[in-house]
Amino acid sequence: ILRGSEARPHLKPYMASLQLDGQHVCGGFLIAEQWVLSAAHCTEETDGKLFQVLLGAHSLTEPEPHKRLYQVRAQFPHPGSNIHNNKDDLLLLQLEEKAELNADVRVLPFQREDRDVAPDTMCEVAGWGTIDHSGTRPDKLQQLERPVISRDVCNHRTRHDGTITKNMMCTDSRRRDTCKGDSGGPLVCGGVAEGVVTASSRVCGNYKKPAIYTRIAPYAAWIDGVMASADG
Ligand SMILES: O=C(O)c1[nH]c2ccc(F)cc2c1NC(=O)[C@H]1C[C@@H]1c1ccccc1
Repeated sequence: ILRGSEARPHLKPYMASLQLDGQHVCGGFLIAEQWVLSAAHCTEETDGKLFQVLLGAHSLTEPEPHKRLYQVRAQFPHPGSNIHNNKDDLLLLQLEEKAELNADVRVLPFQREDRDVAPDTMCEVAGWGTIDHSGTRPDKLQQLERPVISRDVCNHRTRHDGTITKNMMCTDSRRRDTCKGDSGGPLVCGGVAEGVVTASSRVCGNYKKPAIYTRIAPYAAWIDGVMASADG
């Protein structure tokens, strides 16, 4: 998160850190007791290794009462996701066991009605992604409020030039923005997850390249289907 602020500890109890060998790679969030939603691109350089999921954390390194690292039983990238574009950039992770829910670990509901969030709506995003242009990584969760911009503006020739589909949405990226390592985290508008930060190697903090999110509502049936099939 570029030019955000430290989140109030544990006030975003749905936030997850997807880790490999103890290192934060991407964000994610708890959508059910045994399920975390993130971005498919985050698995690109993991050569098949499964993530571990840190829940209940504010600091990535300090001991905290409800902080716990969960093993992942299975990972389900959306079948339409690929390395060449941002399409269907979603990843479902089934935890090895149900997360223990408490004040610091909570499920975040996601939007099921497939209707665009109105432009200028203020939404919030959080993550342990880079906080400056030299790639400094924060220890504590950062947060930021950003306004939604219309798909037409986001698709302008000088912005993302027609690549933003009806399954994506954008927020203003002037100075304050999501950045590397924030991918997979939720865009929360009115207490509901409307989008997932796409894991593209987009430049951060440049108003000409707005932040891109995968809208969740169009994928509600896919999410329900995977959870139902894997839970048995
Ligand atoms: O965040 C992303 O957009 C993104 N997209 C990816 C694709 C492949 C992939 F193997 C990783 C990523 C990845 N994350 C990162 O590179 C994470 C490692 C970097 C990071 C930044 C700040 C704080 C901690 C760690």
